[in-house]
Amino acid sequence: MSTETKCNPDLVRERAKCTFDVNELINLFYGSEKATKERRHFEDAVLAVKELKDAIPEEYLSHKERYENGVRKATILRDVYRDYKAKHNRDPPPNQITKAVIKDISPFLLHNGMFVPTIAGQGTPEQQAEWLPKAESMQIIGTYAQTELGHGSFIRGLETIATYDPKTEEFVLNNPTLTSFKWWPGGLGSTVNHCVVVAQLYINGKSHGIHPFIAQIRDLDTHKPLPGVKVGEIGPKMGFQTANNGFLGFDNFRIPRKNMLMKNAQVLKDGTFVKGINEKLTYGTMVMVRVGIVGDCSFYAALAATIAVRYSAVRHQSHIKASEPEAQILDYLTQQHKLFIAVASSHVYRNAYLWMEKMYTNVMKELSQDKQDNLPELHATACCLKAVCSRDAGSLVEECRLACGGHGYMASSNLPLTYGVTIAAVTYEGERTVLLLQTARYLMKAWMAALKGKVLSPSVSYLLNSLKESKKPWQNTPEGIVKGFQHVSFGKVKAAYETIQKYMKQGKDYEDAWNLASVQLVKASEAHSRAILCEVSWEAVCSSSASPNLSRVLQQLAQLYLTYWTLETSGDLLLYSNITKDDLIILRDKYEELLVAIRPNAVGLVDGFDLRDEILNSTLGSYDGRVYERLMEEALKSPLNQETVNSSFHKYLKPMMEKAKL
Ligand SMILES: CCCCCCCCCCCCCCCCCCC/C=C/C(=O)SCCNC(=O)CCNC(=O)[C@H](O)C(C)(C)COP(=O)(O)OP(=O)(O)OC[C@H]1O[C@@H](n2cnc3c(N)ncnc32)[C@H](O)[C@@H]1OP(=O)(O)O
Ligand SMILES: Cc1cc2nc3c(=O)[nH]c(=O)nc-3n(C[C@H](O)[C@H](O)[C@H](O)COP(=O)(O)OP(=O)(O)OC[C@H]3O[C@@H](n4cnc5c(N)ncnc54)[C@H](O)[C@@H]3O)c2cc1C
Repeated sequence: MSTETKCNPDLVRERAKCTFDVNELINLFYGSEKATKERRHFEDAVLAVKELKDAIPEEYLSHKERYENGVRKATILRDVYRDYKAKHNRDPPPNQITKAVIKDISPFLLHNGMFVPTIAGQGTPEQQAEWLPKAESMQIIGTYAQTELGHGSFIRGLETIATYDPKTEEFVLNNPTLTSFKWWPGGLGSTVNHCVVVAQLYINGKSHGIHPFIAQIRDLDTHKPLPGVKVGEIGPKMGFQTANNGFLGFDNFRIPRKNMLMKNAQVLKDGTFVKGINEKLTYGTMVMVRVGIVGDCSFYAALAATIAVRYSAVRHQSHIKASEPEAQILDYLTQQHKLFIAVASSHVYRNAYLWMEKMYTNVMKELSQDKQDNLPELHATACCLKAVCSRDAGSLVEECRLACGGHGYMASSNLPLTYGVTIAAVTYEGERTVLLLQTARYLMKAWMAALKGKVLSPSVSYLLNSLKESKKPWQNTPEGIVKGFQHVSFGKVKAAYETIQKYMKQGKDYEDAWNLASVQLVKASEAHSRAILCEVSWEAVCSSSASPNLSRVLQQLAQLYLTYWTLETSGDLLLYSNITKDDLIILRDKYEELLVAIRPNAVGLVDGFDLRDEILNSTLGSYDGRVYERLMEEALKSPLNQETVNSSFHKYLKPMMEKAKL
């Protein structure tokens, strides 16, 4: 029997309506037919491992059990990765199968995501040769320990100290205050035995700024903390329950000189400090991860959209017309308004990620040739896109959850957990406002350069164009809308700059003027991000190799994104571009037409994300649409349903009822 025949009939009908080839979309989204095949093949291999299946849903486990189960599965998954690599002589293809296995966040996330990359990016060739083979083969397990109780955003303010002792050629690590304790690093709680510790370097009483050091913190055999190390777990959070975030403090803990990662700056045996060409290169791993987070946002938006769109096709409630049967809730335009922007945004973030990945790769290549000219642009762009995409993706996931009504509130929908994980990215790897203010610094510099008529980097060159060109009449085309967002960014950058100047003319120094203008500065960075997202995604769609049928739908999605944000930020456009009220009315109508045009393809579009049921892990979103059956099946797994009468009846309820009779 084919999968289709077992499917909910609404979903069968939806799929029959689709006007494009879903497989073509899948291949385009993931790069090629070969990439799809390899990814699916790897996912199959992982899912074939029986031990990776959970007996009961994670939510019924205690905090401790959940962690232990997470570690168990992470180690099995690690074996599958290793075997694949041995067999195919290459890493497994990019995939999201960890989501199907760990469900929440892997206790190895920081090992793979930041510990290994920091050694690779910040270590000398000798250090890489020493640590990388051990780390990559999991002989050692590590994390990235930067944030402290007292400081996360302002990393120059970190208080962990590494004092160089030239007599023994060692660094002495200390956490002199409570606020200096490391707090947050994933895996630190009970999993890792090593970490990259970011600490203030002191030589002969002189501070030399923050640098990364490798410290072994637990014994490799017993896993006990080494003498001088105080380490533990920080407790339950809004999400990330299996990430095993921890705390760490050192008391005169010695590590050899070679444990300072010295690709950028060095400490020689005699204690001579050799400065790197740019001290901000020490922050390199964070830049890489910020780029990666834009890709993650695409995944989380796709996951939530798949669940909510499929559910909305299956769910019937109320009537659009009294004479007709109860409508699929997906037929309500308000529902389409809530959901289609998540589908469209996933594509936008994916294209933005691919664009950023190229920028990142180019800059890394240039840095390897000691060229740093494009590093500020990379940093500024990664900061603002990470900040805007993560916040937007969090809101989209929550909107998808709300769009599923009461059932969206069930843990088994997987939308609450997905929200907790998605929204965390607004804070980690650089808090949103703080990162937007980093971009604003860059925008202010670019603006000053534009005023002097200098050539600007590609991502901000529109500032110069907007300055030179007089504003042209508004055009209600995608290209016209992209230009409009650039005008908004231009206007906000200019206004923020002039506000700083105004305060300075009133006698304020630059820093105070900056703070007083910072709400505007943040908004300017947001507008700059929106202009990039619109431009990059529209260009990607226009240059795509898709067939005419698919291309039409992808253009509709991209136009939906542009139009949605035009309407959402119409006040800004009225203020800073030549858009008129009439243009906005035309766009409002166009937006509604786009919703209606996308509607028949809604299920096909989410099928095009190719997220299998095990990854969705949702009663509401599975391919076959057996929503109500799954909700009941999952409910029956509750431990409270494994007994007819719970002991609390005899202990509390009955005595209460009996007392009440007296
Ligand atoms: C093959 C291609 C691959 C491509 C990409 C692949 C992507 C792979 C993806 C992997 C993803 C995996 C995901 C797995 C990991 C997930 C991790 C989740 C767990 C979370 C971990 C964490 O949170 S770790 C801790 C993160 N912490 C932060 O982010 C702290 C934020 N704060 C800061 O970064 C800084 O303090 C600051 C930037 C806010 C300020 O720093 P500082 O005070 O030193 O600077 P100033 O403000 O004075 O600015 C001075 C000057 O420096 C410039 N600058 C600052 N930072 C950088 C930088 N990183 N690079 C370059 N330049 C920088 C700044 O702009 C200023 O310049 P001026 O010219 O003076 O204006
Ligand atoms: C789930 C999760 C996982 C994490 N994993 C790790 C990890 O593995 N390793 C690690 O080292 N860290 C990790 N972190 C820590 C994370 O990187 C920090 O929490 C993050 O960088 C924000 O710093 P903060 O907590 O100091 O926030 P704060 O800076 O205290 O932010 C609080 C408020 O102050 C505002 N603020 C702060 N500075 C400024 C400013 N200059 N201008 C304007 N407003 C400002 C912020 O906008 C925010 O509203 C993790 C955090 C989370 C939530």
